[in-house]
Amino acid sequence: MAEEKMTRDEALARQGYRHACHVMLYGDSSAKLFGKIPIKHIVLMQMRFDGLLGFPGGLVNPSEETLEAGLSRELHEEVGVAVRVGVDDHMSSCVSSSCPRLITHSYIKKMTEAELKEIERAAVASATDHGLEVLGMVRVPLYFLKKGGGLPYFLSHSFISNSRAQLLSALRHCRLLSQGELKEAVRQAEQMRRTHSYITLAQPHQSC
Ligand SMILES: O=c1[nH]cnc2c1ncn2[C@H]1C[C@H](O)[C@@H](COP(=O)(O)OP(=O)(O)O)O1
Repeated sequence: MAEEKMTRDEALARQGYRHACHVMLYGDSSAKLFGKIPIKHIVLMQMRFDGLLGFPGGLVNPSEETLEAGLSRELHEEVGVAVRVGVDDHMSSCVSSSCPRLITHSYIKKMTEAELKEIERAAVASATDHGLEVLGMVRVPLYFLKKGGGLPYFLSHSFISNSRAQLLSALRHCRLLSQGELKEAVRQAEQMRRTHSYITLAQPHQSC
């Protein structure tokens, strides 16, 4: 189902909607998998308490705080260090097609490899949500291995709300992969999902 996109201001003017803000933290990497396959970029997502993949962030009440202040607060609880997200980091807002009366706001923030590694350490060592609402940070494999390994396998997992679409559009927006690579990864992932009869993204999730 197509999602209804809008600007940040249009989203804030909507009455009767909840607002969820999530951020893709990412950066360049010089590491090589098995010493030969370039990782190129680190992109962080997380395994949530419900077993679904999603981005760090959460619900924000705009009558109490700005979207970005709320997102920064949620981030601190989930990754254990202060990461300031601003209006300039906003990428898109849309009505979620899988969670009723929810507007999801997507942010992207580029960081250094050292900062991202520190976040991964702090998420385990000092984040209050670790082992509770968040089971762990995960890196998105952006490469392709034989028989669907890498990004296609990753995309065939189950994602909360529209986080899979947010991931794909952020990867496109930041030019971390080409349009052709993204199309091919999605094609292979859909083939795997059909084969394994995974749950469909169109079904509302209980956690909405
Ligand atoms: O990564 C995400 N992208 C888009 N929507 C998301 C994402 N993660 C969750 N959601 C939706 C579905 C959830 O019910 C709401 C609230 O998110 P959550 O992170 O669970 O927020 P709280 O910790 O409950 O504040 O947003």
